[in-house]
Amino acid sequence: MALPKVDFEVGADGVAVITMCNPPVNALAIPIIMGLKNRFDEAARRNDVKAIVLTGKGGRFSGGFDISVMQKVHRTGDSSHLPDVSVELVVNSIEDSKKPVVAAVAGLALGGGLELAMGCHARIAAPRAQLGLPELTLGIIPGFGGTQRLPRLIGLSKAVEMMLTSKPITSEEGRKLGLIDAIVSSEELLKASRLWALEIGERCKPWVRSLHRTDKIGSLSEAREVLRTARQQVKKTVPHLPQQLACVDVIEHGIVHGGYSGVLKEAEVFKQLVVSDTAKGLINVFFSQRAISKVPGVTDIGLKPRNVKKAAVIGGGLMGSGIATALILGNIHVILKEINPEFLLKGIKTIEANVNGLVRRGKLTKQKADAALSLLRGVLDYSEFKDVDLVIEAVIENISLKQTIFSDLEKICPPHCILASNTSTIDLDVVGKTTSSQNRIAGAHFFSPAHIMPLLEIIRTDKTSAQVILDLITVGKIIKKTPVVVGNCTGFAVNKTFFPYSQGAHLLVNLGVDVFRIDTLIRNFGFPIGPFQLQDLAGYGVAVATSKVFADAFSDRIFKSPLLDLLIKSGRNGNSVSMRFFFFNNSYFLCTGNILCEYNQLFLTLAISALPGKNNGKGYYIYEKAGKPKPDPSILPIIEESRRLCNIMPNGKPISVTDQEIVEMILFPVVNEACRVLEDGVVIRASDLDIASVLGMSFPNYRFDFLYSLFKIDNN
Ligand SMILES: C[C@H](O)CC(=O)SCCNC(=O)CCNC(=O)[C@H](O)C(C)(C)COP(=O)(O)OP(=O)(O)OC[C@H]1O[C@@H](n2cnc3c(N)ncnc32)[C@H](O)[C@@H]1OP(=O)(O)O
Repeated sequence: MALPKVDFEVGADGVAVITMCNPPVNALAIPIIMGLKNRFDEAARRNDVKAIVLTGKGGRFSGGFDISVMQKVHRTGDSSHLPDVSVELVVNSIEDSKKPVVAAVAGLALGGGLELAMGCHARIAAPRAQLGLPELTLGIIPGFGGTQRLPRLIGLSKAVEMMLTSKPITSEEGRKLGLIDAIVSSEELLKASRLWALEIGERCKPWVRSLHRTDKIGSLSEAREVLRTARQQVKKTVPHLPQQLACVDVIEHGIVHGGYSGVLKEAEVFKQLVVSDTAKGLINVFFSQRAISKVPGVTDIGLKPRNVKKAAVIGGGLMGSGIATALILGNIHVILKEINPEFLLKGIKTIEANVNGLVRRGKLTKQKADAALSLLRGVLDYSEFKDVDLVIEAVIENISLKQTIFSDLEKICPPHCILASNTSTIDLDVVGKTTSSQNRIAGAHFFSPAHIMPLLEIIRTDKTSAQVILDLITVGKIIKKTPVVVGNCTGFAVNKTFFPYSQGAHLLVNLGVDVFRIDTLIRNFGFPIGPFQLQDLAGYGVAVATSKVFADAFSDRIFKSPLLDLLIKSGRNGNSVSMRFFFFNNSYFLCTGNILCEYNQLFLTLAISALPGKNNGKGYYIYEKAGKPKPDPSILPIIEESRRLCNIMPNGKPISVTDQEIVEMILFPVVNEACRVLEDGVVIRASDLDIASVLGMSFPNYRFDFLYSLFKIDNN
């Protein structure tokens, strides 16, 4: 691999083009930062240079500061690895340069990349480039002046929004907001940027030092109002994330004390946050997420993914219709098979509702929705299975039914076709037992709602071929999932790791700890809801069924609580049918960094649709149409009865435990089980389980500090 370098070329027009070369995203590694400093100094010195253009090689400006440098700081504990870019490079060499500097931006300018561009005197962009400051998703704040320059270029409200949500904008939006001075085609980008730089020098175009601007900030009282609202929003939605409030504080500092003072403050806070536990956790998640699709023996042996053009989904229930929705949204033709016209119609209607729901929420255009739906065909037999490349079976968890289906599929589908099951519990060797196609049988375990939840567990048996796994990983990425390859066992990676989660909670309750205290503490830890509210939303029938599966498989480590049976006997069975499928896969919504709010929204929508009704609406909580669920006091005698039957309270008295101990008693067994999952080789590496837990179980991605401090783990 080529070493990172910065190219320098002076044209006959007197423009020096400085090019960052560090594929694939021109990350600002230390040699790039040092190279930039040297090249800007050289351009300043040379008499034949009249103006400067800064650009990135390979059609991408820069993906920002090299995140692995921060990982090195975490590993070594030595913050001196962090270079002084903000003042030395961006202010002194770029913004205060005596020669005009123009950024020629193509592809993407993110984080430190955009911050370099904002230090330039103008920015010319190619169409559809991505511009953003996503640092908060890494537990840090922008550290090369972004908190100061972005508000000065595009106005405070929009800048605060872009930083707090970490969402990028396109160059077209950037042009409207004033971040980008002109958009030209990719082919014209360098030529137009050179000309622009020369024109600045000739005073035909404005020479703007963005840090000196104040015109877009508004008055101090207006600014304070914007920041007050932002703080309120942060406290409401992401109270656990220190970088959010720190970012608002640093912006305010610059507004009150001036941009340069803001830059200094920003650098100071940036360095503090880099070594925070939150940043350690989130930066680990960044690299883990990228490692996940590198599967030894699959992605490194020169295989090429085959094209999956047509897929079949068997079963049009909630899972099947969700999977079919995800496939058609990924532009894959789908035939949906059901056993009778009534079920088929219901499945198709669910898929239509899924797709139309995305349109309603502004996630999909009507045109794209129509195009996706045109790829769907409902069938009642196997006659159209002759040319399918992939089948995903999503029928009920019944072994003999699945065995019959796979035997039929083996006879009907072409020999290259992948035969996958969405089972969440049944051993795939058992599913494929009656076939001789075990090399093409795998698990494709989606998390409900399958068209929204990002995790896809791909289950590989001892016999599944590497090609089949590679193809499933590829399909997973096409349909915008994060595929994680796991081994074949009860519960696979996520459900196996988390089965002790609700058991710990039940043990505590039977030892005398209050149900609602437990839920609150787990929420405060960072999970979206506590274990008892989760059980309500799932419906107790599901909890009982899954407990039985795990009790059979792991009888040496099961706590049997009488509470659920008592609740059912007393006429309660949880709150919701509509939420039940959520729990069935142990997942309810994603709670990661910048997408937190979006998924909170999803959760609220589903929770509201889960009002008392079909499942009987009685649980630990009272659910009303509006507002938060309220603890139901009438549950207390049933809990007392459970404690009496269980009889594990020492001397018949409730135990006394601290908040910390409660959280630990629920999560430590999960960590133990995670160790077993690792030891048994169910996942290839620990970081795969981190990601699967975040995406599948909503483990708060910024709380891996909990695990690191627990085991004194080096997170690398
Ligand atoms: C001081 C400053 O304010 C602080 C900062 O700038 S912090 C950095 C801010 N920038 C970011 O957060 C952007 C992070 N990167 C991304 O979001 C995405 O990689 C991207 C949108 C740039 C490209 O996405 P995509 O094309 O799908 O490629 P993706 O697989 O993610 O990345 C390609 C490779 O580049 C690496 N990479 C991407 N951005 C990187 C970065 N900023 N630092 C180090 N490596 C980076 C990835 O780890 C991956 O490496 P691998 O091939 O060895 O696994």
